[in-house]
Amino acid sequence: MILTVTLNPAVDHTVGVDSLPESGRVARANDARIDPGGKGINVSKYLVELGTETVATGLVGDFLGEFIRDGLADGRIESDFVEIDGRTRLNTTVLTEDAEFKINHAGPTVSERAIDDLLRTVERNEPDTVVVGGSLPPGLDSDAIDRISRAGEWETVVDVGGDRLAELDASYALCKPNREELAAATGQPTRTLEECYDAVAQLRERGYDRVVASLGADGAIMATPDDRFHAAALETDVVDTVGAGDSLLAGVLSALDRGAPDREALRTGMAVASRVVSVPGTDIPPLDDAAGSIDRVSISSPEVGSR
Ligand SMILES: O=P(O)(O)OC[C@@]1(O)O[C@H](CO)[C@@H](O)[C@@H]1O
Repeated sequence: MILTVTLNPAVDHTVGVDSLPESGRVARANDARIDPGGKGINVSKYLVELGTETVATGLVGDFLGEFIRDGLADGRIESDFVEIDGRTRLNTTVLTEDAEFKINHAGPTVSERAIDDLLRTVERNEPDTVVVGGSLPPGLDSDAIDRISRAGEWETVVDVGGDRLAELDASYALCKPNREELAAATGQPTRTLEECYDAVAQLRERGYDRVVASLGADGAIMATPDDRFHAAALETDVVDTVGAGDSLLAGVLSALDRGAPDREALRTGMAVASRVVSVPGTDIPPLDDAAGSIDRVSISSPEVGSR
């Protein structure tokens, strides 16, 4: 079973406006939705849709935390959260005709004691894999993630900021940076595919067994102990990119969980992510049609010369 841990969940508010208002003017939203969110929670949402067993845990508080619990229950997504004193945050995405703006709150202040409660929750669920996703709320540092990795026999996967990737020192089965996080984690440029391969190789040398880097319209690359390859993005009408990285990760993990080879896992992730960017916010589209597009994802290996 894959247990996802979201230490700083969010209610995602997505609004559509024709254009951003000038100062002092009111923009009338033409579309709005609220979804339970946060990176680990999103991974669980997509895993359920992909038919992979998962439980979502993390730290939630107050009425927005309640909204997340209820929203997941309504979507038949199993959860086992730790209640905290603070209030879960509200993050906002504003979509205009041709642009996407995202505003994320820092989140409530959390004490290190919440991690003790969380570790008991993780152990009780007996996961094979633990996915820690998203930012840390004020009061916690990278040590909280290392503690989760070291607390049991499970494999730990991280989808966290580049600065965190640079700090973590427990053992990790996989990490999933985006291009900016890859650059921040390694201090390397990541403009070209070749530079991205070099940065990914550095992360592997630092102890991340597999690295999956999401590169937006440039697709994604994966490096494993035996291989490296690139998956091209599918042509899609993009509504917004919120949840793209989470769905890529869910697709990869779902395929690995059923024993698929790494190449197939990256293809699956890319097909799922291409489907998810075609719907607003972190809405969960039916993903059975993503399975049909896996064969359309082309995979290639890097030129000899890059590490
Ligand atoms: O502030 P963080 O934790 O880095 O990211 C949180 C977040 O932007 O990530 C998800 C999309 O990946 C959203 O559901 C959520 O609002």
